[in-house]
Amino acid sequence: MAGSGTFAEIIGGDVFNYYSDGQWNKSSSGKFVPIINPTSRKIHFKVQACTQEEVNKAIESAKVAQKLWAKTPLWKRAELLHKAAAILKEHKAPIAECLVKEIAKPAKDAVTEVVRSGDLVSYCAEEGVRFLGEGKFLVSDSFPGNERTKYCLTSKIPLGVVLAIPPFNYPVNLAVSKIAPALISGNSIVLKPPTQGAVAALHMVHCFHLAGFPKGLISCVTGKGSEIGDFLTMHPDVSCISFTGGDTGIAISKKSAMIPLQMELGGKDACIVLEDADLDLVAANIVKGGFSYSGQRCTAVKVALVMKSVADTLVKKINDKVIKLTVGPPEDDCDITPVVTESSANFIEELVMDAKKKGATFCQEYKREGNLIWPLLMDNVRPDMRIAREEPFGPVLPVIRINSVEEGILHCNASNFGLQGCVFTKDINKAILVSDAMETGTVQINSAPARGPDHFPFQGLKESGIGSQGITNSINMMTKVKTTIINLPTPSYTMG
Ligand SMILES: NC(=O)C1=CN([C@@H]2O[C@H](COP(=O)(O)OP(=O)(O)OC[C@H]3O[C@@H](n4cnc5c(N)ncnc54)[C@H](OP(=O)(O)O)[C@@H]3O)[C@@H](O)[C@H]2O)C=CC1
Ligand SMILES: O=C(O)[C@H](O)COP(=O)(O)O
Repeated sequence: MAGSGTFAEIIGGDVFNYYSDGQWNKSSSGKFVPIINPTSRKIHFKVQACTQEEVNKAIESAKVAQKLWAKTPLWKRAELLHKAAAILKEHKAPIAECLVKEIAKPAKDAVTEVVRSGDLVSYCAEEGVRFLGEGKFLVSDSFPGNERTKYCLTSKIPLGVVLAIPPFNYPVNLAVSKIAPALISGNSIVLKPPTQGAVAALHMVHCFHLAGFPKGLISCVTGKGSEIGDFLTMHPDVSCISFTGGDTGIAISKKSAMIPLQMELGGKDACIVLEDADLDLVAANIVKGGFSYSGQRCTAVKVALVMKSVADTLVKKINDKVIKLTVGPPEDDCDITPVVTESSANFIEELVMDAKKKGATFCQEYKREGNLIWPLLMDNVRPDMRIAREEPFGPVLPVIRINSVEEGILHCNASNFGLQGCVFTKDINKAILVSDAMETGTVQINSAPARGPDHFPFQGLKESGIGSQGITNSINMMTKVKTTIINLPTPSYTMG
């Protein structure tokens, strides 16, 4: 159970402690932040509302700890990461339970998130020893006008303190996808977990604590983003920010100092369906892509752009699957579970009502109870409807019927977002042309958008972000290049 057994020390009374300087602490603020269970809509957990002074202290310890950590052999860093990964996987049940209660993630998916996170940490340890173990050797006579008098050695060195801010929908996985590359590269880490998902994140951090990482190297400060967010992101001792979330990321990138930023933000992932597509495959992918975790994935299919000639058949096939989706509490492992907050549900409803008013065809009656919204397929959506352009982050999917592939590409590229997209066709040549034309960080051919496997590069164009995730890219981003140049008094050519 959450906060008991192995995890007993992370809670004091009924409020979960924050983690700093190698120990679990109660905030001097005397205040807590409530975590509302999306299903019951009642307070389920409480976390400490950290003060600015506590944030300062965590960053200060991280700064001190990083200096020693950077001198710790790579293989030892990897060893500790492997240990943390094993502990994380061993304790998947209580961590998954938190995900069910805090963010209403279906029970099986919650376990998958924890296991996937353990695998990510291990892979990162493996990748780090190879990738960081190699540098470059350059000689000066390869550039015009130079003799061979300079040998240049390059290596990758850490940045310092990395600030990690993940979103609510993957509070464990999108935290470790920042923590593990930061640590293997010799950085220290300060984690600001999302409020919904903070308790799962604190349990995950305890697994790193149990693995025996040095004191101060990892901290987890809790509190509302709106209260401590600016203080963290503008702190002069933060050397890198890795953020995943919504528009907040755009604001952070404008306010932060001249430090490396990794921003994975929103998306409006389009699915373009050509006339020759395998419609059963498309329907299966659209339903999985659009409705998994109730559409609360940045990579969810958020608009289907379907050639008119196949639209009737495809909409029927999709709808046959949508009506079979189970709806209810995450504990019962239902396909569709309550969305994370009441304000999210209200926003989704606004988009749905706008589409209704403007004449979209609803394949189901719109139905909502509390935060639970029944899956809804909307056909004959037009570009002037808000649902055609905005990101609902909920279980509602618009279909726009298109007359040509070009019309689909135009709609996709008119978006401010550019995260992922997908195209379905049996013609690989057409698929490549469409993929090249789509202004998105990734295009999937004959499959729904997805971030995983976690070592693949993952990046957004336009307002979907800057930088690229995926294990190797994150390690690269969390290091800088250092060169040492050996200057010879006379040119030296090999063998003579
Ligand atoms: N491209 C991608 O990989 C992904 C993108 N997203 C996008 O994220 C959005 C939904 O996630 P959501 O969690 O609601 O996103 P938010 O942007 O609201 O929050 C993300 C994180 O930022 C924190 N935060 C809030 N305000 C500040 C601030 N001023 N300074 C620093 N941190 C702050 C939040 O903390 P707190 O919870 O305490 O407010 C949370 O930890 C969607 O738009 C979705 O598309 C989501 C997942 C992946
Ligand atoms: O946060 C998200 O929504 C993800 O980065 C998507 O990950 P997934 O494609 O593995 O669900």
